[in-house]
Order: sequence, then structure tokens, then C-alpha cells
Amino acid sequence: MTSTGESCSYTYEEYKETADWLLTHAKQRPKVAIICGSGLGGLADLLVEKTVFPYAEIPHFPQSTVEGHDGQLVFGELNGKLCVCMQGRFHFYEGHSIAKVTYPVRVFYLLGVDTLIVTNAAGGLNPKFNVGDIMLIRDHINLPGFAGINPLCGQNDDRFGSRFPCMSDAYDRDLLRLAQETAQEQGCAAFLQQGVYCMLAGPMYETVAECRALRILGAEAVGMSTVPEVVLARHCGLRVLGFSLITNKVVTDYESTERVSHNEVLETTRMRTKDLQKLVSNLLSKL
Ligand SMILES: O=P(O)(O)O[C@@H]1C[C@H](O)[C@@H](CO)O1
Ligand SMILES: Nc1nc2[nH]cnc2c(=O)[nH]1
Repeated sequence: MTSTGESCSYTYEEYKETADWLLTHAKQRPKVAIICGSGLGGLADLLVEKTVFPYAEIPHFPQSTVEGHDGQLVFGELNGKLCVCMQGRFHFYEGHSIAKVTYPVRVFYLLGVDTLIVTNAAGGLNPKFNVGDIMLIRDHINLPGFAGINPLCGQNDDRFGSRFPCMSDAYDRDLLRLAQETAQEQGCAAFLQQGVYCMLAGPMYETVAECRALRILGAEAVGMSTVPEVVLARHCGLRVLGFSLITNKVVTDYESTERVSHNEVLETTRMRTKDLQKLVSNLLSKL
């Protein structure tokens, strides 16, 4: 049990019940799932021939509590590709167990999804990054994982994947190349970056010393999500593509008067959300 009294793990049957319920209630059979980050849920509004399920209606599904995360699962077609889109994700800092944070990923696998696209809002650690840049995630650092907060801890269920999954190829190289190509074609290469995303549990933003330490570790963007979802997706063999929208620059100077806020984060997402939507949409037509 967590401090909020939630279950720390789920049975195969629970994941299956959710997937079967969705298969009964949605007519679409998507191969692609998309998890929308803070302020980036507008992507799901672009889907056509939609079937929308508020999370509260879906058996065993967690609830979103953060501003910028609407809390509904949207099935539909985007640029000719069937997909299922999470308009709102779950974060560990909300008090959810790490199993709950990642619950939808195994449901997607049981729905027949083979590709996961994750998006997030993140702070830029790499000094070359600008606010509004879109960073393709090349790799991640699972900092909560270092401390044992990991969705794969506990008994392994071989029906999902192996006890010791490889993570050196967490982000699919072909999809990365395709995303770069697509960005070139649509003329947004000027603000496209590639780099390493580091997850911290949050909810507070980082201290100056923490940002300096993260840079030394090799992190280029910092956020509070995504990594547990990717770990679970790779465990069950989904290919993964990740986008971080650099919503703010982190503070690494004690003299700085900059102060990051969720309002600033959401403001940047509003400025760049259309470019990211276009990139994902154009890319989907090539999958
Ligand atoms: O869901 P994401 O990772 O996009 O949300 C980021 C991390 C926090 O939830 C929030 C902080 O502003 O944005
Ligand atoms: N941890 C963290 N998450 C973020 N999400 C958006 N910006 C930030 C940031 O600067 N730090």
C-alpha cells in the first residue's frame, strides 16, 4: 500500500478487464498510443471519428488531478492513422503508486498497440536549448529508479515481459530518424533538439545545486514523468518515441531572479503546441 492507501500492483486480470471493457466499448483497434504531457492534450482534439471515455468511466483507471491534464481517453484517427490518446497522464507526485502511474501502458499492450508516443513538458538543462525547443528523447535517466521507485519492482509477470529487460535501446532509433526527417520537411528543424531526459519525482522544481548535479550526470532536460511509462512499455516490447517540449530554462545561477512556475510551463506549451501537434500528426502518416 502507498501512503494514500492505494494498491502497489495490479493483477494480469485487472489489466485485462480494462482492456476488454475498452475493446467492447470502442470500435477502433489502434496500433499507436499517445500520452499527452502538461498542456499538450490538444493533440487529442485533432482526432476524427472519435470515441471518448472519461477516465472515471473506465474500470480500474486512475484519475488525473493536475491542471493541463483533462482526464479522458480518446480513440480515433489522426492523419489516417488509428490511435488512442491519453488526454492527461498520471504522476507519482499526485500520490499514485508507480503501478498506477503506468497502468494504461499495459492496457495499451493488451489492446494490441505496438508503438507508444510520449510527450512531456520539461525544463531545459542543456545551455544550448531555448524555451520552445522540441527535444526528441534519445535516452533517459531514471532517477526515482535509482532509489527503487520502479514499476518493474515486485514479482515479474512473464505474460508482459522478461525479468531483466534491456534499456539501452529504450527509444526506437528508426522512429527517431523518422521524426527528424519529418521535422525537416515541415520546417521546424530550427527548434528541434535531441537529448537525454531525466525524471525526478517532483512536485517541486529543482534547486540550483540539483540542476548543476543533473548536468554533470548528463541530463539535458528534466521533468516529472514519462520514464516509468517508457520502462513499462519497453518491458512489453512496445517501440517508443518521446518528445520533450522545453517549457523553461532551469536556474543554475544563485544570482538569477528567474523562478519557474507551472503557469510558465503551460504558457510555453500554448506557444508551441501546434508545431508539436503537426509533427506528431505528420509522423503518424509515415508509420
Ligand atoms: O506531464 P508532464 O511531464 O508533461 O508535466 C510536467 C511535469 C509536471 O507535471 C508539470 C510541472 O510544470 O509539467
Ligand atoms: N522537474 C521539472 N519538471 C518540469 N516540467 C516543466 N519544467 C520543469 C522543470 O524545470 N523541472
